[in-house]
Amino acid sequence: MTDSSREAGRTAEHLRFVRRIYAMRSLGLGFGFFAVAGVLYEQHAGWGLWTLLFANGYLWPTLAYVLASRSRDPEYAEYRNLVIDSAMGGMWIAVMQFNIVPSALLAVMLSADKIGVGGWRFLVRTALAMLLTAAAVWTLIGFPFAPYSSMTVVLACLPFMFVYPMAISSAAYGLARKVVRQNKQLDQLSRTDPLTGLQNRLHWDDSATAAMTHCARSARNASLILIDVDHFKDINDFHGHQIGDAVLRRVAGILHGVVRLTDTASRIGGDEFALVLMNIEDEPARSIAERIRKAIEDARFDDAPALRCTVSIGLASTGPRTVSAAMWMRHADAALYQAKQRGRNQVVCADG
Ligand SMILES: Nc1nc2c(ncn2[C@@H]2O[C@H](COP(=O)(O)OP(=O)(O)OP(=O)(O)O)[C@@H](O)[C@H]2O)c(=O)[nH]1
Repeated sequence: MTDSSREAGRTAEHLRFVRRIYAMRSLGLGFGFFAVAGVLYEQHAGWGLWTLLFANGYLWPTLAYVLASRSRDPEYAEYRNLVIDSAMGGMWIAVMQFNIVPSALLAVMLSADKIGVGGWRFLVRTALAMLLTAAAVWTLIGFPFAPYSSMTVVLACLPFMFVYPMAISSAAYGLARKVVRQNKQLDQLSRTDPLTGLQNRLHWDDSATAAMTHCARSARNASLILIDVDHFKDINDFHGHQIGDAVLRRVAGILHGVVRLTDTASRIGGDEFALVLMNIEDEPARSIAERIRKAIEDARFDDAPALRCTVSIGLASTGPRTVSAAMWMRHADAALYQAKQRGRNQVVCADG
C-alpha cells in the first residue's frame, strides 16, 4: 500500500468518525434542547437565551460537521468540537442555576458520550471544560442557585433521558459488531496466502494436527499429499517471476478443484503445497494425487505457450505408524523426496 493510499484511507476513516458524531450530536442536542427549554420557560428567559439555545440545539451540529469535515485534520477538529459541546453544556448548567434534573442529565450524557469516543482521559479534558465554563458563567451571572426541578422540567427532560442513552448504546453495539467482524477478517487474512488464496504455512500445522485428532477419534484415515513444482527455479529464471506466479496460481486452482469441504489445501513454501484429504483410503487418495499431477502436466499458459510444468508428489496416509502430525509430514516428505529422486513428475506413496 502506498503512503498516499494509506493517507486517503485514514482521511476516509476520520470523515466516517465526523459523520458518526454528527448524527449523535444532532440527536443529543436536538433532544437536549427540551431539557434546557423547560427551565428557560420557567425562568421566563429573554429572546437572547432562547436564540442561543436554538442555535446550540439545531444549528451547531451542522456547523460543527462542516467545520470538522472541511478541516485539514477532521479527527482533531471533531475532538475540539466535542470539547466545545461540553463547554456549552457547562454554560447551560450555570444558566439553569443548577436545576438538579436537567443539570445532572446534561452532565451525565455529555460524559457518557465522551467516554465512548475518547476514553477516560478525554472525559477528564471535556469535564474540565464543562466545569470551567459553568464556573465562569455562574460568576458572570452572580451565583444564582435554584436546584429544585418542577414536574414540567422533569417531563421536558424525559425525551432526552430515554432517547440519547439508547442512541449511545446502539452506537457502541454497532462498533462492537464492527470490531468482531474486522477481527474475523484479520484472522482470515492471517490464514491466507495472498498469491494463491490457499491457507498459508502459519495455520498448516493446526490443520494437520486437527486432522490427526479427527482420525484418532473416528478410526478413519486421512491422506497428506505434498506437491512440489519441478525445477520451479528454472521456470522463474527462464520465463520470469510473473509466469512463475501464474504457475503457482494454476496449481492452487487445480487443488481448489479437488478438495471437499472437509479437506484443506495450503501453500506451505515457495513452490510447495500440501493437501489434507479427510476420511479417505490409500487408493482413492493416490488416484486424486495422480489426477492433480496429470492436470498440471496438461496445463497451458497463454503468456508462455511453450511452458510445460510438472510436479512431484509425496503421499502418506495416517495409520498405526503415524502418531503425530510431524511424523505424518515426515512420511509424506520422504515420499516426495523419492518422487524427486526417481526423476520427478510422479506420485510416490509412503510405505504403509
Ligand atoms: N514466482 C515466484 N517464485 C517463488 C515464490 N516463492 C518462491 N519462489 C521461488 O521458487 C524457487 C524454488 O526453487 P527450489 O527450491 O530450488 O526448487 P526447484 O527449482 O523447484 O527444484 P526442485 O524442487 O528440486 O525441482 C526459488 O527460486 C524461489 O525464488 C513466489 O511467490 N513466486
